[in-house]
Amino acid sequence: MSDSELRRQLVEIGASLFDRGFSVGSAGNLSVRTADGFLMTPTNSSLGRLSVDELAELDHRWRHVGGPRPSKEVVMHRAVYETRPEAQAVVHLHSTYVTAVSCLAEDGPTIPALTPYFVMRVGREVPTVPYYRPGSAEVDAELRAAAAQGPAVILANHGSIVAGETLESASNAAEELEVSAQLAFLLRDRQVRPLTEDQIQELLD
Ligand SMILES: O=C(O)[C@@H](O)C(=O)COP(=O)(O)O
Ligand SMILES: [Zn+2]
Repeated sequence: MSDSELRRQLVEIGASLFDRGFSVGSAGNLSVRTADGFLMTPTNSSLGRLSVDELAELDHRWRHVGGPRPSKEVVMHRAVYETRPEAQAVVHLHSTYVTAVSCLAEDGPTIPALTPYFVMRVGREVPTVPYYRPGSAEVDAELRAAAAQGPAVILANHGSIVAGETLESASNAAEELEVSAQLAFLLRDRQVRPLTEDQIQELLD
């Protein structure tokens, strides 16, 4: 995709996520890999009101080279791209149910593999990294270790960060993660039938 197509897609997907309530206010940020480096949403911008001419430009070494100041989460996005070489885009959201899950005081996986689409788009399990202040560089090592396990990571008391081979697939996976977190809450007092190990494996093969 050309630089202008990537800009247009970033604006469109940001607006779509915002319009459907996956992000509110100025929460969340998006980035996409380009021929020259990366395009990223500006800090303090709303995903619902991005402009193709007002996106932060970073070079391959993540230096800010054009446009407005990038999101404060450059370290998080960079950690995900550098851990997952197939990643062409990264989506960070504070979507409601994932953020609710991120606040649970439970050890281990919090979103069970209940549906095939979850396994296919997100993976069998979503690791959680401990809480760090937004924008903190200290999340780097733990996020790299978690991102090595799969394309989606929950950030404790914060939200999610999801990688994809395109911005559309990263956004689709982030949406699937949100709906799966919603299911986990809907079913929390019920006996559930998670997919079996064989069923999961068949989807991952
Ligand atoms: O939670 C935060 O403060 C950030 O992670 C965030 O979502 C928005 O920060 P900016 O992208 O710098 O606006
Ligand atoms: Zn955030």
